[in-house]
Amino acid sequence: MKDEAGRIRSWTLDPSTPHFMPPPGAVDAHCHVFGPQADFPFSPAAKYLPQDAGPDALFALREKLGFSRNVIVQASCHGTDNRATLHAIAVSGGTARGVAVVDPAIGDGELDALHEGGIRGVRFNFLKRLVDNAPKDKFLEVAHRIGRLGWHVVVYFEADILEEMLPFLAAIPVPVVIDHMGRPDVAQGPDGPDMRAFRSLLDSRADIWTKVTCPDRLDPAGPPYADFVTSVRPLVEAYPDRVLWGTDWPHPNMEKVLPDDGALVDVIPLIAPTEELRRKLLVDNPMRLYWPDEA
Ligand SMILES: O=C(O)c1cc(C(=O)O)oc(=O)c1
Repeated sequence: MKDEAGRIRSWTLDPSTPHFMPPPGAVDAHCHVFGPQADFPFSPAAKYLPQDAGPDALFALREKLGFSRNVIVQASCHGTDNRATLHAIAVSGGTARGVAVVDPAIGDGELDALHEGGIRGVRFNFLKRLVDNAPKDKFLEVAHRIGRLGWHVVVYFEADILEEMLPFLAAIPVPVVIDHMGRPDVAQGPDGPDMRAFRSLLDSRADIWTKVTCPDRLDPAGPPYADFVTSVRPLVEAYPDRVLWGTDWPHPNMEKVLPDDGALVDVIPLIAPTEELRRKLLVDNPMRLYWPDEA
């Protein structure tokens, strides 16, 4: 949906109330903010120009969905200017933390300031439709410099480059979180080539985590996202201590079929069928990674 200024809205203004109620203290561990543009302009290199989706709307949605905390991941439209993300964290009253995107030339003092502002990781984005370049050597230098802060790395790539990503991922000296499971083709099922390759990545070291997110991106059939559920539930059951869940609100680039956040929350009990799995997915795991001081 585009307004007169050509700015896209990729989220619904009227999500349903989910049937599933998250456990107390649940964390939406993958979401973003856009702007507001008047205060935090988008990057000149942004590949999409969204309408404002600031912290007020994010925290109102969180309330409606029954979550307690957010992990705000710097969206590509803001480039390496993390001010919108930091602002949202600052006004959250301690209920949000974040993942930044940084210029590899960033100084140690600036990294310290990001930590002070609630950042706990950096994101490396390899999607050509989102970023112009992804310099692995520079990213590795950054990865080596964030260990002292106790941070991790979040990596976003698609299944077709998983193989070529392996040496890079193996060389990262801090924990690694893979966004949206590296976007497998969920129509292949849990034993298809994409999921098998992804599992062997998870098996390659004990500190690779993943976000079991984005049925809306990965399963075009829509709710109740049967292929997504069939493929992802065995992953949650096999790696219960290394999975995270998030809405992905405001769903960058999903303007054609606006995802219903309530329907996304209702996928949770289908991929995490026991109370224990849900507590790990929604509370224990994200707390360990983002609020280790409280976990
Ligand atoms: O697939 C996407 O379009 C997308 C984009 C962004 C971003 O622009 O940062 O983040 C995501 O998690 C997913």
